[in-house]
Amino acid sequence: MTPIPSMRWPDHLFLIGCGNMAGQMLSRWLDCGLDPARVTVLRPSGRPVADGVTVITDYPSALPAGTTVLLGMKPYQIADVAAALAPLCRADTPIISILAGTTLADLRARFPAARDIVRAMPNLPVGLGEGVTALFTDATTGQTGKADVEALIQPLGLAEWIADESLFNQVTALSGCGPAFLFRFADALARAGEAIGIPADQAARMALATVQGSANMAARASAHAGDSPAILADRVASPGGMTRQGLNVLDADDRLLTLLTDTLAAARDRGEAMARGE
Ligand SMILES: NC(=O)c1ccc[n+]([C@@H]2O[C@H](COP(=O)([O-])OP(=O)(O)OC[C@H]3O[C@@H](n4cnc5c(N)ncnc54)[C@H](OP(=O)(O)O)[C@@H]3O)[C@@H](O)[C@H]2O)c1
Ligand code: PRO
Repeated sequence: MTPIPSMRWPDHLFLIGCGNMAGQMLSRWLDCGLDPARVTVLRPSGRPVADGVTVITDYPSALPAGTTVLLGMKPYQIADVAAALAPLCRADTPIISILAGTTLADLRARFPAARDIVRAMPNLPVGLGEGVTALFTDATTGQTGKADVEALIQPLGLAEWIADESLFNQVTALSGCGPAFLFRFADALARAGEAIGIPADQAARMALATVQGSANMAARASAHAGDSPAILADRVASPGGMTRQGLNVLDADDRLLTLLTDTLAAARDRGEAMARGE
């Protein structure tokens, strides 16, 4: 991977937790040229992360100057983490939280000294630089703080600032959880192929390649010609042909739309419950 020369990295990055999600973010940053010597990861297991990255299992007595903190552990661990971490944070310690269902007000209450606090909701393809990250902050965070976080998020893929935090659980449902819904769709497409007689391994290969090619095509069509996925679906469907018959099943009574709306609503509701501490 060629480093992106214009990248602006924090002087130091301190990750609290480095599992599935924060691990993908860090992997992409390292691929894009972040010096591993500038990174410290705190994880209870002490498992190595990447060559040159310092891994610790307990909090240091102080943070190096210019440290940006990324909260990447599970949301329910915030009380314990904040009790140990907040005394180390100063006004000029930016904090980025990827914790689902943890509000900015909650973060501000737990890290009262920090000025720049940003909620970020990435998704797993950030590891490829093809992710989506929703961002939210408030007026207390300075413009420079916002710009620094945006610069850090930029190599991960699409970054979208959300104006209204009350929509954060909705965007988390769409793009944060979205890869799981797409993976489920790809799996169901393969199993449906098997159900109508295609050998299982062949159906799995063909379903995955169909999802991959179609997603790439949809992205290009949108960027180059402004053609939406809905238009592309109609382009596959010859009048009176096979695809139309299949689409009629998905479209009947808005079946697929209703299913996905219910899916996103359930994920959103869980985020709201988590914010209430449930
Ligand atoms: N997974 C996703 O797609 C996704 C997407 C967006 C946001 N998120 C958010 O990302 C966060 C992490 O999710 P995940 O899926 O990456 O979970 P995960 O794979 O289980 O990773 C959790 C990490 O937290 C560490 N950890 C455990 N206890 C800790 C403690 N007491 N103090 C500090 N670190 C601790 C773990 O350490 P060890 O490595 O040593 O076990 C691990 O590195 C969650 O807040 C979630 O809401 C996840
Ligand atoms: N994974 C996290 C969860 O399931 C948040 C978005 C994706 O809670």
